[in-house]
Amino acid sequence: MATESTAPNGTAEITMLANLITSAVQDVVKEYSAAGHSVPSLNSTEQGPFDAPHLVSPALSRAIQTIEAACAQLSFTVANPGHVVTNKSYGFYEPASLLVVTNAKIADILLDKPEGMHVQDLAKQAGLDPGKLCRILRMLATKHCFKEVKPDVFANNRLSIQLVSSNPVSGLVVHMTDEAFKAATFLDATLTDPKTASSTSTDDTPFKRAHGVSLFDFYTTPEGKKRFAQAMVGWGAVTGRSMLPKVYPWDKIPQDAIICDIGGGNGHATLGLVKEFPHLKVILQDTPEVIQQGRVYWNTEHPQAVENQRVRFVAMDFFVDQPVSNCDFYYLRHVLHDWPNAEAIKILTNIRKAMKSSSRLLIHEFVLQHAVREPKDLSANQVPEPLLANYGMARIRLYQQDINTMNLLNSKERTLEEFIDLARQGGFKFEHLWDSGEAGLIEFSAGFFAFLGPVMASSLPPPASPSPSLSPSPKDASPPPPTALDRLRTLLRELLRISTTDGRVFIGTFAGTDKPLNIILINAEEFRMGPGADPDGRFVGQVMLPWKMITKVEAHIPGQRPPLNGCNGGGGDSLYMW
Ligand SMILES: C[S@@+](CC[C@H](N)C(=O)[O-])C[C@H]1O[C@@H](n2cnc3c(N)ncnc32)[C@H](O)[C@@H]1O
Repeated sequence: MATESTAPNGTAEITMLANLITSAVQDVVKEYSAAGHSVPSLNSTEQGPFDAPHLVSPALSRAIQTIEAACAQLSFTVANPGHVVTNKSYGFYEPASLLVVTNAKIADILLDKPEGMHVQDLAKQAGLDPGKLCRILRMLATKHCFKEVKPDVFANNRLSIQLVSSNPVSGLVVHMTDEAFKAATFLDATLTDPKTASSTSTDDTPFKRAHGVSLFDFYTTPEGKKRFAQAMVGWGAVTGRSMLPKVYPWDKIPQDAIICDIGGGNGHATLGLVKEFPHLKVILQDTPEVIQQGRVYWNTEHPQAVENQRVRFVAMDFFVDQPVSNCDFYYLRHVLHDWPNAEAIKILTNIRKAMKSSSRLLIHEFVLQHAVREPKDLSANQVPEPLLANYGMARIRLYQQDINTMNLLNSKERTLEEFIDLARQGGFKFEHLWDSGEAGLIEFSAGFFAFLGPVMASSLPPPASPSPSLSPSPKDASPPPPTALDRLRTLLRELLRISTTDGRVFIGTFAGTDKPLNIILINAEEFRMGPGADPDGRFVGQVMLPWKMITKVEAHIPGQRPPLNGCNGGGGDSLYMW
C-alpha cells in the first residue's frame, strides 16, 4: 500500500526556483538598462559597469545571488544524483587546470586576439605540449572559462580575462590552486590523526603536512612575500575592499576622527576610505616590515594624505602591544580569521585596553550563516524560499574560505554569534551588523560604558594618556539634554568611596545595569591580589551592593591620586581597572 510522502514536493520546488530565476533575470536586465548598458555576454572581454562588489546595488546583488543559488539548486534537484556527486568529486581538476594556464600565462598570450589562437601556436609560446594544453583549455572552456571559437582555437572571455597576470585576481588564483590546493589533499589525514585532529596550532595544519613548513614560514623569501602580497591584493579586489566607504555613515563622523587600521596590511582599505572621506584620519598598524610596505603604497597611491599627515604608520605586534590609544575607531579587516579563538581574544583584549569609552571596534569579515532557516535569524528569512537560508552556492566562497583557514592556519571564519561571543570575552558589547555585501561590518562598543549612551560618554573625564584625536566620536555629537538618570550615571562614573551598613568601605565605581537596583563596585585594595585577579592584574573583582546596604556615597576626594588610574567595563559583568 502506498504511504503518503512527507518529503518536500520537488515539483513545487523546481517551479518556485524557475520563477525566482525568471524574476531575478528581469531585475538584472532592469539594473543594466538603468545604467545604460546591456548585460555583458560571457564571450565579451570588456569590463562591465558592475564588475566590482562596491559597484553592485543591493537589488542587483540580491538578483545575482538568487540566480547563482537557484540555478545550482535547480540543476542538482533535477539531475541524476550519482551524476551530480561524481561531478563534484571531479571538481579538483578545475583548480589544477587553472594553475597550468595561469602559470603558462595563456590569458596574457590571448590578449587582444578576439579571433583566438590555434592551440599549436599557443602551446609553442607557452612552452607546453599542444595536445595536453588543448585538453586542459577545452575542459576549462566547457566550464565557461576561455572560449573555443573554432575547433582547437581558443580565445579569452569574460572569465579567463581575470587570469591575465596584471590582474590581481590571478595572484589569488595561483595561491589557491597551488600551495593551498596541495595542502588540501592532506585535510583528511590531518583531521583523522589523533595528534593533529583537534589542534589549533599552525604546526598541525594540512598545509604544514604538505609543505613541511607553516604558512607563515612558507613566504619568507622575497619572491614568496611578493607572491603572497599579490594574492592579498586579489583577495581585496574580489571580497570588496572598496565596500568600507559604502557601508558605514562616515559622512556623519566628525572632522579628524581617527581610524586605527590594525593588521591593515598596506592599508588599501582605509586608503580608499580617506580618499572618499578626506575629513577622516588613519593610523595604520601592522608588523614593522608590512608597515614599510604600507608607507611605500600610500606614498604612491595617495601622497597628499602622507604630506598632509592624514595618515600615520605605527609598527606593532598585536599580541604584545596595545594599538595607539584613544582612536575613534579600531578597524580589523580579515585579521581575526587568521587566528583561533585564544589568539583572537588576545588581539581584541589589547585593542580594548587602548580604547576610550566612545571608541568603536569595527570587525570586517565574512559572517557565516547556518544553511538552515531559524525563526530568529532575520537575514536568513530575507532569502526567498526554497533557497538555502545562507544563499547556498551564491555565497559558497565564505564556506570554502572557512575550510581554507582550517587548511592553512588552523583558524576559522565565524558566525555572528561566534563574533559576539569572542568580542564579549575581549570586553566588547555588540552594537550593529552593517551589511557589506559578501563580508559583514560588525560594530562593537567598549563594553561597560556602552549602555550609558551619548551623554555619559561625553561626560567622561579626559583620558590619562594624550589622545591622538580631540574630536568627539559620532555618538558624542549633539547629545540630547541629560535626564535625571543620566546625571545619576555621571555621578556614579566617578571613583567613589562607599560606606555600607556593615562598616565596610569600598573604593570603586558603578558598573551596574540600566536598572540600578544593585551597585557593583571594585575595591582595589581588597581584590587586586585576589583569586579573581586576571594574569595582568587588571580585573580586580567586583561586589554587588544592594542600595539598602549603602549608608554613604562620597565622590573621590579631589586632588588625591585615586588608587587606580582609571576604570572601564568589560563585556557584561566584568570590570577592568588600571
Ligand atoms: C589577512 S591579512 C589582512 C590585511 C588587511 N587587513 C586586509 O584586509 O587586506 C592579516 C594582516 O595581519 C598582519 N599581522 C599578522 N600578525 C601580526 C602581528 N603579530 N601584529 C600585527 N600585525 C600582524 C599581517 O601582516 C597582515 O597584514
